[in-house]
Amino acid sequence: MAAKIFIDGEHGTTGLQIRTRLADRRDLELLSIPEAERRNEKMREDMLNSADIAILCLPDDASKQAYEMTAANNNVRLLDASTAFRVHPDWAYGFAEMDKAQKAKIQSARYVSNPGCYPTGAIGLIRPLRAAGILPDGYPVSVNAVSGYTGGGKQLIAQMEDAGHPEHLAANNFLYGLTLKHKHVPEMQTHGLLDRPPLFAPSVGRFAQGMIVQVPLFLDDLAEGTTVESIHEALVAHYAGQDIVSVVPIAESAKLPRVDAEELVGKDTMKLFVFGTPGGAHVNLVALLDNLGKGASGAAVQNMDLMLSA
Ligand SMILES: NC(=O)C1=CN([C@@H]2O[C@H](COP(=O)(O)OP(=O)(O)OC[C@H]3O[C@@H](n4cnc5c(N)ncnc54)[C@H](OP(=O)(O)O)[C@@H]3O)[C@@H](O)[C@H]2O)C=CC1
Ligand SMILES: CC(=O)N[C@@H](CCC(=O)OP(=O)(O)O)C(=O)O
Repeated sequence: MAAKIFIDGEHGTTGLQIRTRLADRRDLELLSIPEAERRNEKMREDMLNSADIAILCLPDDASKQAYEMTAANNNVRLLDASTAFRVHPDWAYGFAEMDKAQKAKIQSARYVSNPGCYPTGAIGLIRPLRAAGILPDGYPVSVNAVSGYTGGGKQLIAQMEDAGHPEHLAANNFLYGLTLKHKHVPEMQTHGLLDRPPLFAPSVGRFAQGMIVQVPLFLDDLAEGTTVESIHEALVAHYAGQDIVSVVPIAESAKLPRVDAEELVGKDTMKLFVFGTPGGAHVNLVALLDNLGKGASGAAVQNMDLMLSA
């Protein structure tokens, strides 16, 4: 029997991209409510409780409401794209490649939290180095990033694209999160296995989709003997045996004059780079992804498939 899937928030940015990815799936029955009724609580509650898996593509408060609406119904499993449950101990974190045990946790979980787009890049770079003992306790990690403007959902899309919007943004590239209290810092710390919160500096560019996340490190302050090459080897070993996260060969990245934030648009994969000069003092770790691919909707479909494969 086809699994019943309801996307709560299916008319938003993340929801629409999930729906597009599922449109041709004959193994699924997509439950839906008309766009005009998207905030009709009774209809949402009925649909949520009719689903085998409900994918929540909503603001945090509405996700928490959907959780309450389904709490008494053991037949429905939730996959939440919001920030609401990303460090909650009862929820599996939906980043299957982050360690060897994570895939099985997602497969068997009733509740799965889809990672944030920036944390997918940051954790993808940091966690393997913490696990390998390369990044020591107390290291002051910084994460710098640029995102396509769809990362801010319908509101930011309208502000960037509609010149008549009362809060139109004319800037082609801007920094934000200037108080350094971005909502993604807790999940970067928890799932990055960091003992200190990272300093996170995000920005947005005038392109719809795509993302670069950078973690620059001082080699002298890492575990003794760490080199650009040994960091690369640790990442290659960590990501062996799967095809979603790839580590660009060091000889290839050494020849690159630049990294294009839009290179992976439309793809659900992520590329990691290790930049630096052999014998130099620094290394710059870079993750490249589509904020709506591995950063949101692509990851959600991957997680849904894992949940269905249990
Ligand atoms: N965009 C991205 O790159 C990423 C987004 N996310 C997260 O995914 C979630 C969805 O984001 P995104 O798709 O970008 O946001 P959008 O604003 O584009 O879409 C959200 C959708 O949810 C609907 N909605 C809002 N409040 C309610 C409510 N109380 N009840 C029912 N429906 C409601 C909105 O309807 P209305 O039009 O009426 O407001 C809209 O259709 C958020 O938590 C976001 O932080 C996660 C990773 C990346
Ligand atoms: C460009 C932009 O505005 N990005 C969003 C994060 C996008 C995202 O990952 O949303 P979640 O936090 O729900 O995962 C922001 O910085 O708030």
